[in-house]
Amino acid sequence: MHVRGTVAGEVEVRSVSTSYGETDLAEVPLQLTAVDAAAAPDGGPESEPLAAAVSESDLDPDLDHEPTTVTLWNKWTKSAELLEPGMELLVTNAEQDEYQGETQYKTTGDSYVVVEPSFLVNVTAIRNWVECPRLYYLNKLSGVPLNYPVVKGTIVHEVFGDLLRGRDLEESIDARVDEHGLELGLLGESPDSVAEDVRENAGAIEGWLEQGRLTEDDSWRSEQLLISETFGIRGRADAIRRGAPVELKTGKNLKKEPRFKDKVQAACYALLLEEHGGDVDTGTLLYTKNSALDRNEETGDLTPAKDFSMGDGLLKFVVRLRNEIAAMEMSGDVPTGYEGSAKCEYCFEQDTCMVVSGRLDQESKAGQIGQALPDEELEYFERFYRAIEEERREVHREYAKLWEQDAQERADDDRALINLEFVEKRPLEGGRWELRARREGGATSKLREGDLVLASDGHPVRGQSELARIERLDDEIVLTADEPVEVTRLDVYPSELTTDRLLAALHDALLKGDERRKDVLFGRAEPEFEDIEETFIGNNARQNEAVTKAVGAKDCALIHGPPGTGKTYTIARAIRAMVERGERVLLSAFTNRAVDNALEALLEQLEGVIDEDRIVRVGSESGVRDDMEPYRLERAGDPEDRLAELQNAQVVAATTATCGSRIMKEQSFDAALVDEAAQLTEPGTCAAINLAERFVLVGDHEQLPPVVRAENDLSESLFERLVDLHPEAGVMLDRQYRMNQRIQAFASREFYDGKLRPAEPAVAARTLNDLEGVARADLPENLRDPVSFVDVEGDGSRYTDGEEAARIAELIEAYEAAGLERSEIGVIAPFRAQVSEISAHVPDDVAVDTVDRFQGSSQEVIIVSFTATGSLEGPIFEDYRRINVALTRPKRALVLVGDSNALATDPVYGRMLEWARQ
Ligand SMILES: Nc1ncnc2c1ncn2[C@@H]1O[C@H](COP(=O)(O)OP(=O)(O)OP(=O)(O)O)[C@@H](O)[C@H]1O
Repeated sequence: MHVRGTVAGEVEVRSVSTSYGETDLAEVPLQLTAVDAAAAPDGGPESEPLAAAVSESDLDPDLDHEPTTVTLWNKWTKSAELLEPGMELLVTNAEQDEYQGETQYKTTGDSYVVVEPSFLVNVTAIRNWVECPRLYYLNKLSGVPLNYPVVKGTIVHEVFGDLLRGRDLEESIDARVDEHGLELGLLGESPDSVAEDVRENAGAIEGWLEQGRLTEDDSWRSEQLLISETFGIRGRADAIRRGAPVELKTGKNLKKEPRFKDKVQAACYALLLEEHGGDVDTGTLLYTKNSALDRNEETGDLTPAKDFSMGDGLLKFVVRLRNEIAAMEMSGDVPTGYEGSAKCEYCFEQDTCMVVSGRLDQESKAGQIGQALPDEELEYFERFYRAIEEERREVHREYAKLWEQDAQERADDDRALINLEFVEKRPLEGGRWELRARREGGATSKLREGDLVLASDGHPVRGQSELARIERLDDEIVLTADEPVEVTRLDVYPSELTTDRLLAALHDALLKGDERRKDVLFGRAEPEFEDIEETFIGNNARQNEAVTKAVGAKDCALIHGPPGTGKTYTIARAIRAMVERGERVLLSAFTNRAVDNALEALLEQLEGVIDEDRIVRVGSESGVRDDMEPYRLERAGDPEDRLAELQNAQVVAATTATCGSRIMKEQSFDAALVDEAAQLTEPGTCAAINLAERFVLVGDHEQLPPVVRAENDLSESLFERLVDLHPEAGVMLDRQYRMNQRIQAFASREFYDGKLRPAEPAVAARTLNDLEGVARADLPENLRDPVSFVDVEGDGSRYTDGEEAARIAELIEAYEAAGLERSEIGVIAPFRAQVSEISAHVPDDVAVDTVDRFQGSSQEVIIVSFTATGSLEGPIFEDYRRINVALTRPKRALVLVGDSNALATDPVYGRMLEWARQ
C-alpha cells in the first residue's frame, strides 16, 4: 500500500541491531492525508499513481487526527534526514504494522520514499546535482550562456529527432543549421563548418540507427515529455527504443561503461517510463564522438552506443538524489558543494564558483575569492532569491494541478479545453505533425494562439500526451507537434522559464552590474541629469519635461503616466531624440502588445530620421503583431546576414522576458525605455535595464501591479520603489487625451490627487454624438449621461450574477439601437465566472473580459459588471488599482451595473456611487 502525509514533527535517525546486523532506521511522525490499500502488493513504481487511486473514503477517519509513525529503513534514512515538519512525504509499497494497538507503516524492499512529491524536479537538474550540487545552483543563478558547444549540442539533438522521424540526414542538417543562423552569427561560426561538425556527430547516430531499424522499425519514438506524479520528476527523453530510454551525448567516452552522471539521467527516464506502464531494465547512452569504425586495442571502446542494465539500486539512488533537490528547494537552502562528492580541482567552473561564493559571501567547497557585496546588497539578493523561489514553488503547484484536478475542474478554471472532437493528424515536412480537433462553441480557457500546451488523448500526465503549439484557435483547433496524438484535450503547460530568467536578471544586476547603477538603485546616490534646452513637445508641458528628463538622464528617469496621458507618444518622442543624438536604444515592455503599440508610435516619429532596416523587433512569430512582422528579426538564415541585421539596428524592441534570452543578453544599449514598468517585478525590470547604460521607466503604479503568483517582494515594481526613493527623477503626465470630463472626474480625485485634466476642451466635451450615425437622444434616458448607474439587486452568489448579465445584454441592445457598433462596446467583470456568464448572454463580437485584459486599451463605451452582493468583503476588484483601470477605459460613455446597497458598504465604492448618480 502507498501512504502519503505531512511530516508532523522532528525526525530522528538511529541505528538498531537486527538479525541482519546493524541497520539504520528513521521514525517519521506523519499526519496522513492518503492511504491507498489497493496498491498492488508487489507493485513497483508501475502501480497506479497515488493521487489517482485515493479518494476521501479510502481514508480511515481515525488516521487524520493523530500522527502515524512511518518507519523508513536503511538507505531511505538518507531522505529522512532531509525532512522538516510540514514537508510532504510519500512512501510506496509500505507494509502495515500493529504496534501496541496502534497502526504503523514501514518501508519494504519494494518501497520508494519521495519527499515533496508534488515538486517536479527536472531530470537535467538531477544530472547536474550528481555532478555537484553547487554547480546545480550556479547554473540556476546565471542560466545557460550563449556558447558554441551548447548550440551545437542542440542542433545534434534536433537532427537526431529528425532522423528518428525518418528525415533525410543532409536535409535535416541543412535545415537545422539554417534555423540557428542568428545564434551562429553571434558566435562567429560559418554554416559550413557547423554542418561539418554536426555531420561528424550525426554520422555515428545514423550508422547506429540503421542497425536498430533493421529489426525494430516501429518501436522508436523521438523526444517525449514525461511527467511522474509519483516520483515528482519531469523530463524529455531524447528517444525511447523498445520502451527503454536512449540518451544522446555530444562527446567522447572511451570507457566501456557510460559515465555515472549519464547513467543517472537514463535511470530518471526509466522511472518516468515505468510510471507510464513500461518495465525498463536497460538504458542506452549514445556518445556521438565515438566511432565504431576505427576501434582498436589502444583507442579504447569506441562504440557509440553503450548499454547498461538498470538495477533497482540505481533507481532508488536516483529518487534519493531527487529528494535532496526537492528538500533544498522547499526549505530555500543554498547548496555548498559539500553535499556531494565532487572534486573542485577537476571542475571547469571552479573560478566562477569561488567568485560567486566570495561576492555573495556563501559557504562553498571551492572556497571564496574577492570582496563580498555590501550588506544591503546581500540582504536584497537573499530577499529576492527567496521571493523568486517562492514564485517557482507556486509554478510547481500549477504543475501538480495537472493531476490533482479532474478534467471538469480544470475546464472550469480555464486551465484546459476538454471533450474536444479529434478530427485528423497530417504529417508535415521534416517529420512533424499537424493535429486538428474541434471544440464546442463558447468553451473558454487561458490558452492563446502561439502557446505551448499539453495535447493529450484524455489525460495530460497519464494518457498519451505531447507538447504542442497552438497554430489556430477557433472552433477548429490546429496544433503542431513532434508526434501524432489523437487530441481530445488541451492543458495549460505552466512555464518555469520566466522564473529562471528573473533569477538570472537578479544575479546579473548584482554581480555584473555597474557600481554607479547600484548606488542609484540602493539610494546611495541621487540620479543626475544633463541640462537640455531643446523643446521636444510644444503643446504639453509635462510631456516635454518627461522627454527632457529621459534624454538628459545620466542614470534614470521615471515617467508616471495616468490613463490616456500620452505615455506611448512621449516614449516615441524621447526615443526619436535619443536616436537623433546617435544613441542605440532598447524599447521594452511587459507585454508584446505594449511593445508593438510603442513601436507603432515610434515608427511614425522615426519616419525620415533613420532607415527602416535600423529598427528591429525581436520576438516570436506568434507574439509579434502582424503589421510589425516586417520588422521582426528572423533567426533563420545566413549567420553573417542575421548578425548584421541585429548589430546594425539602432532601435531594438522586445518584451522584458525576451531581454533575458541568450541572444538579447549579448546586446548592449545606451538607453533602455521600459513601458508598463509598474507591472514588472524588480528583477523583471532588471532583465531590460541590465542591457543599457541608462534607463527610463514609464508606467502608472495606480494601475495594475506586477502579475505574480506568490505574495512577496515581487509584487512591488522597481518603478514604484524608485518613484518613492528618487521623486526628483520623476515626472507625472497630467493631461489626458481619452475621457470625457465627467468620466475622468472620479479617477482623478480618487487616484491622482485631482491632478488629472482633459488635455483639450474637445476631449472634455466628448460624447457619443460625435460618432457617425449615433444619437444620444435615441438612448433611454438613464443612459444619456456619459456616466450612468444601473441598479441590479445582487443574487447572493459570490462569483456570478445572471440578472446583471441579462441587464447588460439589454444595455448593449439599447446602444446598438442608438447606432453604436458592437465592436465599440466593452464589458468588464471582476471574475472569470462572470465573464463567462455575460459572454453567454451577449453577441460574440462584444469584447467581454476581466480588467487585466483591458489594461492599456480603450473603448467608446465601457460597461462594468460589479457582481456585488450582500455586505462586500473587501473590494470586489481585489485591489482599487483594478477599479481605476476599469473606470478609465471608456472615451464617451461608462455604465456601472451593480447592487447599490452592497456597493454602498465600501467607502470607495460608496463615493463612486455618488459620482455615478450625480
Ligand atoms: N502632446 C500631444 N498632442 C496631441 N495629441 C497627443 C499628445 N500626446 C498624446 N496624444 C494623443 O493622445 C492619445 C493617447 O496617447 P497615447 O496612446 O500615447 O496614451 P497612453 O498614455 O499611452 O495611453 P494608455 O493609458 O492607454 O497607455 C493618442 O491618440 C495620441 O496621439
